[in-house]
Amino acid sequence: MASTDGEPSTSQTLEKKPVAVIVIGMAGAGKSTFVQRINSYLNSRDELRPPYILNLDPAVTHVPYEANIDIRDTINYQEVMKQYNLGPNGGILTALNLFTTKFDQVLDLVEKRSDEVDHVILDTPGQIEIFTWSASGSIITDAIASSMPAVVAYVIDTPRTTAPATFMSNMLYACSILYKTKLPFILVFNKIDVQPHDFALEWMTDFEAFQEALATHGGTRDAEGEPTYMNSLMNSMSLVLDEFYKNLKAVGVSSVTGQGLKEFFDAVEDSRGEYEKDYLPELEKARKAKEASLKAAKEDSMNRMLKDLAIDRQNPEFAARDRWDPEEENDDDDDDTDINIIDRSSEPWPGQYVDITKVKRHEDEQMNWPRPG
Ligand SMILES: Nc1nc2c(ncn2[C@@H]2O[C@H](COP(=O)(O)OP(=O)(O)OP(=O)(O)O)[C@@H](O)[C@H]2O)c(=O)[nH]1
Repeated sequence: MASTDGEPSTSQTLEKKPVAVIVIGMAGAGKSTFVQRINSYLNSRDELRPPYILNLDPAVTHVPYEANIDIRDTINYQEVMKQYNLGPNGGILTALNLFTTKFDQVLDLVEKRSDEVDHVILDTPGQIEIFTWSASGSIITDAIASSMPAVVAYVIDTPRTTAPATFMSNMLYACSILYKTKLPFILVFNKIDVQPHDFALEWMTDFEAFQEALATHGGTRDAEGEPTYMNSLMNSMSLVLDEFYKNLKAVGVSSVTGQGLKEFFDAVEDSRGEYEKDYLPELEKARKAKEASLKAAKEDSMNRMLKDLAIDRQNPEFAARDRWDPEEENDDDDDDTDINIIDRSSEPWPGQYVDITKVKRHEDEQMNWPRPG
């Protein structure tokens, strides 16, 4: 909820849980600069409280803010690359995986500070897909979102999104993240000091304006003057995305000048309501369904055990014969011809589980390590 001037008031927020803002965006979109700007904005106002910041990018050499928890304090990304013989992307992914195994401790630390902060900010790795399409990214997102209200801030490099095709690709990516996380979503058009984001807002609300931009952009017609395949595709996609835009909030910011930060925090507060109205009931439903299926499985095995006991009681002679005889066991070693037990340790891949947290460098030269996606 926001006060009359649009900023979250302390009295209203004190009894509330903090909101987690998961900052996602393409490399160079300005995520770290944006987090730094959020930090200085929240620190510079008396009525607001400083955020709690998590840096999840193990490969970043310098972050322009003081993170409360920094993945680099736990995992040495260069060392991970060497130990597992990985390239940069594999190294980042493996470092994130290793960090995720400790994420319960991170959550404990965040929860301990939940009375003192109103915002928990997560800065994610530069290579967007490492966070959005990895198991650890999903685990971290789900863990955060099930312990406090959460919102995704998708940072867009506005000056690089002025071409209709680039804009559409960016929106499709945002769409895929929205449908994957199902969390409230804010499109943050960054760098508006260089390029205002009015064109984007217009394209999002006026389908015809986007079509027009497509038509005037070069390469949209073939030699016979017919619309190219890409042009037709983008036309159809923009119709589909119309529905998607309705579920989004869009704000323009400049992480350099601080412009638009108030609007961003208004959108964050709106998202808290959205989280409570839409996401939380779904989470509860999923939790209840899981509990119900566990309970059903337990009841089923209990019923089967009781049934077996009842049969034994009806026929004590059979029950006595049915007892396990260790000597008999030894004799029958070669008789189980009907059952094919698969020894997975003899098939190296796929399906073999390797606990990468326990394996040291070059301990087993024969080992053919799985390369992350
Ligand atoms: N003019 C302008 N430049 C910006 C703004 N935000 C970020 N930048 C610049 O954009 C570049 C990339 O910013 P970063 O914050 O490093 O971007 P990032 O998304 O964290 O980059 P990765 O670490 O590769 O993911 C830097 O040179 C920033 O100074 C902005 O609002 N306006």
